Amino acid sequence: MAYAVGDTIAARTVHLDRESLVRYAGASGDFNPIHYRDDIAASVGLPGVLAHGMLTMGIASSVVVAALEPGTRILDYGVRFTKPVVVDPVDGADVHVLATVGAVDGESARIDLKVTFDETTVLVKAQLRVAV
Ligand SMILES: CC(=O)OP(=O)(O)O
Repeated sequence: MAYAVGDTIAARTVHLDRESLVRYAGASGDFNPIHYRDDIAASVGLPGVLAHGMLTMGIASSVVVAALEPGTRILDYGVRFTKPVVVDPVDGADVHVLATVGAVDGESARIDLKVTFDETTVLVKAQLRVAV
């Protein structure tokens, strides 16, 4: 796969609902109730039930991986969490992921991820590096 700076690798919206969070809790073992109980989330001052940070991070990388050639080696992946994804009990939450090529050298390409929810960036410095 050829990478050129500025190319869009993937753009996708992933919908989360409370079932997504319960399933992720089971898969990850993170049963912190702020991820599925509104009363507990409110009692600790949160604006609502939050998606697990690692779920958001995983969603973002999975959007990129799905667009890469099979067998592409991922060299590293990192993000900084800035805002939570609040999952409404009725409407859920839409997480938008836009992945573009940020830099290319002889050995790797850096893919920059813009990850937003409710028009707010939820991950910054979200970068995934792949072998070229
Ligand atoms: C947002 C949040 O609290 O995520 P985690 O429990 O994964 O740290």
